[in-house]
Parts: sequence; C-alpha cells; structure tokens
Amino acid sequence: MFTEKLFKQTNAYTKSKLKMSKADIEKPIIQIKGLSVKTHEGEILKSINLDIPRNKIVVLLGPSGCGKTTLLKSLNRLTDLHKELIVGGEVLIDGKDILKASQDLPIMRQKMGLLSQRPFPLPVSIYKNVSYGLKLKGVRNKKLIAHSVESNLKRVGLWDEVKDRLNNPANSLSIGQQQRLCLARGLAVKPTIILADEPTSALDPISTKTIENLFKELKEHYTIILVTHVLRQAVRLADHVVFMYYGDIIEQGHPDDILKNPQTEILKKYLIDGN
Ligand SMILES: Nc1ncnc2c1ncn2[C@@H]1O[C@H](COP(=O)(O)OP(=O)(O)OP(=O)(O)O)[C@@H](O)[C@H]1O
Repeated sequence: MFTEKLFKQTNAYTKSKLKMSKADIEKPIIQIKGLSVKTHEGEILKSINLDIPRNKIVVLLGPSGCGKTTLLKSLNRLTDLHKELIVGGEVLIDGKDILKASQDLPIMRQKMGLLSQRPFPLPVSIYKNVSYGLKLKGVRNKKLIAHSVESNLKRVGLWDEVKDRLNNPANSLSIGQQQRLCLARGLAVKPTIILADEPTSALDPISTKTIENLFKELKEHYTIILVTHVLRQAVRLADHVVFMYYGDIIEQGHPDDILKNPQTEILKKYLIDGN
C-alpha cells in the first residue's frame, strides 16, 4: 500500500507529462508578451516578447546590466520584493498569466527552482535542506520524505558524498556541493522550470562540469533558463540563445545561428569582446 502511494507521488510529474498531447508538449511552456520593467528613473526591460520552449535549455546572454537577472526575477515574481519596480505585460506559464495578482504565488513559485550565483543552503542539516520543501507542503510521511531526500541527492550526484553525514550542517559542504544541494532542494518539490542565474560562476571547473552535465540530463524533464557570461558554456548547453542589450532582445535562435552567424553589429562585437 505504502509502496503504491510512494510510486504515485514520485511519478506524478512523469504521469502528468504523459497525459499531455503532442501539441501541448510542443507549445512554449512560457510565453512572455510585452513584458516591461521600469523604475521612476528609467526602463530596465523594454516590452519584451519571448517564447520559452518546453524541455530545452534557453540561455540568456548579454553584457552586464542588460536585464538578464530582471527577466529571470520577473518569471517567478521576485520583482515583487522590489517595490520600486513597475512591471507590465504578461508572463503566461502553461497559459496562465502569473503577473495577475490573483495567482497563488507560493504554488506558482513551486513550479520554479531557482539557482543563484552563490549557493544559499538553509542554516540546517543537509537532510533538512532537501526535506524542507516537502515539509512545507505538509508531507509528514517519514519514509516518503527519506525517499525524496535520497533520490534527489542521487539525482544531483551528491548521495555518495554525503550519505554518511546527512545530519551535518549544509554549510560544511564545499561550494560546489552546496550548489548541488540547492539544486536537490529545488528538485524535491517537483518544479517544471529551473531558473539559473550564473549558477557556476563561483564554482571550480570540476563542479562546473558536474552542474553542466546535470543540466543536460535534467532537460528531459525540466525547462531550464540559464543566465551565463561564459560563451563556451552557452555553446555547450544552449538549445536556444537569447541575446539581450539594454533591456531589449536583439537576436535569438539556435546557438549555431546566433553564436556562429550573428546578424547585428552589437552581437558581433559582444562575441568578440565579451561585452
Ligand atoms: N531594483 C532595482 N532598482 C533600480 N534599478 C535596478 C533594480 N534592479 C535592477 N536594476 C537595474 O537594471 C539594470 C539591469 O539589471 P540586471 O541585474 O537585470 O542586469 P544583468 O544583465 O543581469 O547584469 P549582470 O550580468 O551584471 O548580472 C541595471 O542597470 C540595474 O542597475
């Protein structure tokens, strides 16, 4: 009985995906329509239109200050935390406009895992970091929680490294391990989208490669939106590249077109200078 329930819960996402028609799977998971973000001092995003395809890695590129992080923050309404930001337009996730105040924010945010430049583990144990989201959702079944902790730590390749010290504080891990722990914490609440803002910028090359390999595996089940300044990382990972400049999308498309055959002088210069 328990095994059956566990199976049902742990496979909920796969099943919901199987229920989707081919046409639904091919529809963009996110449609951004006329998204503008401004302050009283000026525009940060200038009426952006962008479709994010499902189960792909979409890379946001562009010089510092062009609005990449602001775009990511708009997708899970972290912009709400900055009262000075005035947000307009529509962000449709699976057809629902998440900018509408009536949306249930916590549920909407659960659909999105967030990885930042530096990992922010909670100041509790490794185990509690991964179980946190499920507990918040009201799950009390200890076997189910233990299964989730183990399977998500395995998924990010951390289980063998931490299985004998699950009760140690999360901040006893290396920065690379902490970043994978944060990814496991996010995956435990079964998001459909992962927002990653330069997630490897604080990591050593080996941890970076681990995260990159994970992203390649995870895109089978998740849509990943990745901000990076590392062009080689964009080449390695991107299915779709979006190049931004001063709050606008200048070019977007397949990495072979965007990175090897840029059409605008601005992008050509960026690819040469990296700025
Ligand atoms: N809350 C805010 N209030 C005022 N200006 C802001 C706010 N948030 C962002 N900005 C401004 O908006 C612009 C875009 O910032 P954003 O962080 O989105 O850029 P970015 O492309 O992610 O840059 P980087 O690559 O350096 O991280 C910057 O000029 C920034 O100073």
